Amino acid sequence: MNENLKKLAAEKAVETLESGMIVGLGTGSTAYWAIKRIAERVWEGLDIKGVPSSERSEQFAAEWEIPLIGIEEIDRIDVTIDGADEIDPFLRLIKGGGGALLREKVLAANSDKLLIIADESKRVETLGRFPLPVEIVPFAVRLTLNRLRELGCTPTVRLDGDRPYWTDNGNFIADCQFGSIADPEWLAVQLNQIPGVVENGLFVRMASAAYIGRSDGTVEIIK
Ligand SMILES: O=C[C@H](O)[C@H](O)[C@H](O)COP(=O)(O)O
Repeated sequence: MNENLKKLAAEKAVETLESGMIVGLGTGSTAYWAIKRIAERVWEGLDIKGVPSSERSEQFAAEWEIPLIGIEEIDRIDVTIDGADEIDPFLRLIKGGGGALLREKVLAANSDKLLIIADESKRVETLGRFPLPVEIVPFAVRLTLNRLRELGCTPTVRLDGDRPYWTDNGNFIADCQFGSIADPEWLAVQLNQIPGVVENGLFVRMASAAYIGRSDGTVEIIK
């Protein structure tokens, strides 16, 4: 059911792409549908170059023969299409449920447009029910978690089986349960001031639009 809604949203966002664009490829189960649709449009003649936000997305894109360009070869991305874990009414986001938040944020910060795609279950009034992913260095994890706790959350190091989950950048993820985040802008700044934190999953003032797949079969576009 939700897969259909994710696919609907993804396909609508991919309609906006035009030949000549450099396109950021997001990560996750919703971005998967966007990458698949981009591949179909490439087969139909769309001339774009993709920049993947994770090794996983790079594999899909390469397998489906989307032309890729290295991050070191570009100065700007025209559009990035990516999923989200939570979206509030001001288009502030929690991202990183799939562990790709750092590369996703680099892409988002260097994109003229960030189009978010999601099914309607991702919309919230207030961010924070989804544990906020924070990428941390593997050195001094205990001390970094202590600092995170001081900001009012319960942090847990994400596991992959019985070992810590490693990001594509060789770091760990602390999933931080806040419950409710009253001021995402303030929190994003505080988190990144903690030595040991590489980046956090709050995306504020980044999304240009959100494409929301709804159970009535329509896609709502929030700008
Ligand atoms: O790190 C992963 C990303 O931020 C994803 O875009 C996010 O977790 C949403 O993923 P999904 O579309 O699978 O719900």
